Amino acid sequence: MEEKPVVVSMSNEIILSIEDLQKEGSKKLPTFKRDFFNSGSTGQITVHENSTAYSKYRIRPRVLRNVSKASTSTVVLGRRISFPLCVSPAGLQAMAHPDGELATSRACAKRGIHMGISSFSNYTVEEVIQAGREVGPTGHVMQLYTMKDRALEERIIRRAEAAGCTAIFLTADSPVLGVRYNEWRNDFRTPDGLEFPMIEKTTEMIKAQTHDSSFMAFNSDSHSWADDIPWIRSKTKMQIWIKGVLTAEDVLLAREYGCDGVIVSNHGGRQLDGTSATIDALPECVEAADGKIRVHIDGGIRTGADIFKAIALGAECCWIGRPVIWGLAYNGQKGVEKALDILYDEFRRCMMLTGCTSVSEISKASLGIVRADGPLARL
Ligand SMILES: Cc1cc2nc3c(=O)[nH]c(=O)nc-3n(C[C@H](O)[C@H](O)[C@H](O)COP(=O)(O)O)c2cc1C
Ligand SMILES: O=C(O)C(=O)c1ccccc1
Repeated sequence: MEEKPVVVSMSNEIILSIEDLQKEGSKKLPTFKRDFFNSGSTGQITVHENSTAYSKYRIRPRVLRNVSKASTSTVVLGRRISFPLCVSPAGLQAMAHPDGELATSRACAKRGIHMGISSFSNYTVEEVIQAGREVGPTGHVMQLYTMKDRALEERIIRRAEAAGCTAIFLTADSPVLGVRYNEWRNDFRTPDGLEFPMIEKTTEMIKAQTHDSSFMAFNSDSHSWADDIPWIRSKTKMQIWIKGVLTAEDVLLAREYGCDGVIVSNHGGRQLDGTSATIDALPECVEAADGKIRVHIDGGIRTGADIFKAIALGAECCWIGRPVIWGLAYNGQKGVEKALDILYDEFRRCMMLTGCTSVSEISKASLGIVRADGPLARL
């Protein structure tokens, strides 16, 4: 991506923010789809707090600095990307737009960032990567659940590696699905015609089950660090990242088991409601990582300033889930590009307005926190 602001503020443009995209994208979906994509679990506390928790931080800008050559680019998973944002693995993208993960892959390649491919992708890892490569250089990671059928899990790992993925993101927060009243109320089922080719499920097989029962049948809840990490390590040379970590204790285990990184994540508030916002869990995870393994974050990131704050608190990179879904629903590949352009432009302006000329200059000193009745406190 070129290092100049993308013009998003045209007067006839109705989508200026991720909030606009959420509104317009959601409008295009029937209730059962919109509820599936947008909801969190149980009381919707964590899904809400993931975004709102960012607002307690205030930015401490430095002024009168030469920011004419400010660069947003950074190296993540061994490749230089245009800014510290990538796309989280989210299943069932063809339910938002027929092109699904293919459109997302093309948009990511066009905008120079990495994409996570869900095990519940509606297209194969080979198809998704190929679609991106037709547009430009790509970086993909394969999301994995611990599976009852280890032979299937191994086939996915091997296909991902052969297709060119650089890492496995092992989702560790889902021994069972969260409590999702909306899915149950709507008797949510995967729409006819959609397949999950990576887990080798045809539309006929999927039709017979609810989302919940098919997940339970396939996913292993007897997983453990000792049983799963060395086993994955023995099957692949790809990096191994643990997605869904929220505590210092688990970061220490990830280090002990030789993982390459963790994604501080609560699954977008869809699994255990009542967990803390990821931005609030980030500091203890960064401290426990102690620079020995990498720490990324997802959940609730909706503005360029949110990205800036997460980087200031020690994340190497941020990932987004729903903004991509809203982009797909709004206008396929172009809608995803729109989501990425909004966040890129906001992040770049935020860097320039805080006097940062490179991502590595963003630090704790860039943030403060407002405590009751007090002046801005430094972190
Ligand atoms: C519709 C949807 C499907 C998802 N599917 C998966 C998945 O298959 N595997 C996974 O590890 N996480 C999945 N996630 C979680 C995302 O990877 C990510 O953690 C979350 O969406 C980030 O929060 P955000 O949506 O607020 O940006 C899904 C999230 C959504 C909203
Ligand atoms: O719903 C989810 O959060 C999720 O992880 C998922 C799992 C399988 C298919 C689609 C989404």
